[in-house]
Amino acid sequence: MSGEQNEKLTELLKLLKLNNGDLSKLTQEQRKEMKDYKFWKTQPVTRLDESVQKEGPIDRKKTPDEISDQPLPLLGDFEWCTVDVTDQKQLEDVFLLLNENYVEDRDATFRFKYTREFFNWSLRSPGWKQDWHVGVRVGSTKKLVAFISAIPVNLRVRDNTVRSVEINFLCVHKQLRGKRLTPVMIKEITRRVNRCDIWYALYTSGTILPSPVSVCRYTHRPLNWSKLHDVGFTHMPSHATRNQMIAKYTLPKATSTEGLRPMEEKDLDEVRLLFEKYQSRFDLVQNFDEAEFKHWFLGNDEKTASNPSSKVIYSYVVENQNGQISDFFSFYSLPFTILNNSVHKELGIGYLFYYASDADLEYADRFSPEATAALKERLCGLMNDACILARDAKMDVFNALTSQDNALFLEPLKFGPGDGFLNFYLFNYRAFPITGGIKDDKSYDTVKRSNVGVVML
Ligand SMILES: CCCCCCCCCCCCCC(=O)SCCNC(=O)CCNC(=O)[C@H](O)C(C)(C)COP(=O)(O)OP(=O)(O)OC[C@H]1O[C@@H](n2cnc3c(N)ncnc32)[C@H](O)[C@@H]1OP(=O)(O)O
Repeated sequence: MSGEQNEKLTELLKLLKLNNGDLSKLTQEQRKEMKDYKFWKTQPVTRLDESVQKEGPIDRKKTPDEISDQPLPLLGDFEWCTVDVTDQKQLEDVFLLLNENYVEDRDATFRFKYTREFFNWSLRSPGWKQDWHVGVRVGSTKKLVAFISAIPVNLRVRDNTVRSVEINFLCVHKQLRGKRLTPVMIKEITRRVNRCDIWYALYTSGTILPSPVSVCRYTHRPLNWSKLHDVGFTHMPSHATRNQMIAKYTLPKATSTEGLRPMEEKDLDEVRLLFEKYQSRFDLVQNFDEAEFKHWFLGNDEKTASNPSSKVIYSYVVENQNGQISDFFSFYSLPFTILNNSVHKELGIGYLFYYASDADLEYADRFSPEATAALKERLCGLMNDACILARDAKMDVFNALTSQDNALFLEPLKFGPGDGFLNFYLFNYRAFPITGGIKDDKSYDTVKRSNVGVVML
């Protein structure tokens, strides 16, 4: 072993020891140490070197009147703005910023293509507050150069329900990166949320920060292999031909689950009941009330009906012969813009959202061989149909995480492991690690599966 390799091994062993052997924390090759997180080391989050002894809040209990009613100072020619996403012009500013500066793959070939319909759905869930759509503009030109958002959620972390927010769509314009604007934005949104007497948050990121409560892996199921290959999203294995690959991923013409149909308003109560039963198995869950359930699974954009191509959320139920709903699944659409390709401009992407099934509910132990086999069989049928429906909705790839019970169907349904990992974080709340559906070697964990029951956009 070379000196360099030896050094790497020592470093790795050190990290493993720090994390009590928890390899899931090693998703980023070069990890910073806690002391190097100049901002995060000042925040109420679990430290990287901390072994959690007891779950619960980190900071002492506070009241909103202890929190300043004044925004944080911004340097230079920058000013805060509250984005009114019901205003077309302001909404356009947000998606211009995100479409041009949000997450891109390493070679800058793909970029998320956010739309008005997507924001209406993701930023205006019940209880949403305009004050939590925080932007930064350049004073002189009024150009929007940074954004961060929060929506209110009721989280359950194991047995505790925690009134929280979900933070999403943090974005700083490429030309302003590395200038420490992010900490200011996080502090400002924390202030605005705290003023509403909410003290906890859930957020996800591909970046390693102190400290993930769970790590899931992205997986991809090609629906239109030849297009994915043409745009460089998938590569041809050396031993295969194009036709073999197309044949491998070709799905049946039609769905096969009897009683499968789109979810309707009349189904909401019954599906929510089934969903709650199913979700009770997981350790990190978002509880939905009636209005939230309707919003997240039927969408809130009436205009979508006249323009089906802008549809964001797709929900289906399985109604059995007795007229009861035995299963439900949903997926959402968030396409990519393809950069630098003369033929294809857009890549249709479906993301598995929530689902529920009564397949294993009768078993006392969901991990027993019988319960596992029953759920696996049902999920394989349902998710294969979900892929078919996504393909019919012009999606080219179907993405899923290793969260929930997904590990049961990923391999049989040809979901390949992706390069990306998603870290889940809790702000101001300590929690024991939650299984993310991957083993130490990052392969799918079909035995433990995942106890993450929340899906973040
Ligand atoms: C109670 C209510 C609480 C509410 C708040 C709860 C917390 C919410 C937390 C936010 C959840 C967001 C969830 C999502 O939306 S995750 C999606 C994040 N967005 C993107 O990836 C879009 C493309 N990238 C960018 O726009 C920029 O690169 C960003 C904005 C990510 C960083 O811009 P930049 O590169 O110019 O950095 P800086 O110089 O300003 O600042 C450097 C500091 O920022 C820390 N940093 C870097 N990336 C992230 C990140 N993704 N979460 C948290 N912190 C991050 C970094 O470690 C360093 O701190 P420290 O290492 O010195 O300590």
